[in-house]
Amino acid sequence: MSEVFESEVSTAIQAVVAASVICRSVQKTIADDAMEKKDRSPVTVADFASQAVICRALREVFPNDPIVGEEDSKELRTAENAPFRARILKEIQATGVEASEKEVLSWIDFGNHDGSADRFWTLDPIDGTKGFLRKEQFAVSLALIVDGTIQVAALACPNLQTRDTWDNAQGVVLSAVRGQGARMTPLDLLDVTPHTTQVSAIKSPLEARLCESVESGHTAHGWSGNVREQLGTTAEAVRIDSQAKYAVVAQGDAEVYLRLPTRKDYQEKIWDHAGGVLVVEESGGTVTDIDGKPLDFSQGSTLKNNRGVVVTNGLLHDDVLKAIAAAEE
Ligand SMILES: Nc1ncnc2c1ncn2[C@@H]1O[C@H](COP(=O)(O)O)[C@@H](O)[C@H]1OP(=O)(O)O
Ligand SMILES: [Mg+2]
Ligand SMILES: [Mg+2]
Ligand SMILES: [Mg+2]
Repeated sequence: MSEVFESEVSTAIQAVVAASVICRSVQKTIADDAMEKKDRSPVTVADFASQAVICRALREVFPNDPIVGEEDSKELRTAENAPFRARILKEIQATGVEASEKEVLSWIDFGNHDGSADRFWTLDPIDGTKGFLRKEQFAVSLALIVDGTIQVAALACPNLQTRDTWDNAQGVVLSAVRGQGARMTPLDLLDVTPHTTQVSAIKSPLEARLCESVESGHTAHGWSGNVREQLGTTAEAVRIDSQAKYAVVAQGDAEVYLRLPTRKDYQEKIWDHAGGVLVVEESGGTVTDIDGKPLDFSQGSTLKNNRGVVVTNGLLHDDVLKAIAAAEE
């Protein structure tokens, strides 16, 4: 019998939706306005605000659950970043949440756990920050991991318009509990009856539709081109930022999402995958690394036992793994 996790999934959905409202409002007004992190990747006012409100919401309901979040407040606390801090506070207050700057910084740092606990949440407050800055796709991804297994996921894709989207509403939230299937609702109409998501039934490699990262630093585009050649599919891979790619596979608009390593030393972060992985698995799909091994979420904040990520509708998984091996550059 799978556990129910009713309160976990409803709290997670509400939290990612509340964060998405902030992210959307910032995305509309933001110029090319990001802080640079130590690894030179960008982080915006919205990444921090999103992490703050989600960690606060989780803490309220599950005070003992650690959170492994992408961001922390260290650089934010410097004198030169005072204007940035003030803007984060303003965005949070604009949604009706009463807060002080000190509280917001402490909420962000609820997300500082290293993932060594038996039960913890992992959070990417904005996945695909580069897409967010380009005013394209991004996601807010939250998952609960218990004894190394992802049990609950909530994945908001505020700019994703799916085949299935109600009245052309833009933005969806997908959620899943292990053993209970995956569901999708429009971000702005949470009261409607959710749709059950289901991966595509396509079996022929010739018909496979692929998606991959926009950024050539995040996935090997040349290698995936060779994979498509091996499979015999002529369609170009669709480039999408963030875990929105998992959402696209989960609801059957693509059969394959490839993340092929560009360098040997990069370890995938758990928050870049956990939410999306459960949503795809509960929609009937399969996720492994490029060697066909299951992703190992029991190793702290990274997937250090895995190389790359391969997401399919399940039916095409073996064909895709073979093509990746045959096409390795
Ligand atoms: N070399 C890399 N290989 C794979 N993923 C990467 C690499 N560098 C950064 N990332 C991560 O890819 C994610 C975005 O994925 P996508 O390109 O599919 O939108 C980001 O969370 C980013 O992490 P970070 O935010 O720490 O920079
Ligand atoms: Mg990310
Ligand atoms: Mg992020
Ligand atoms: Mg980032």
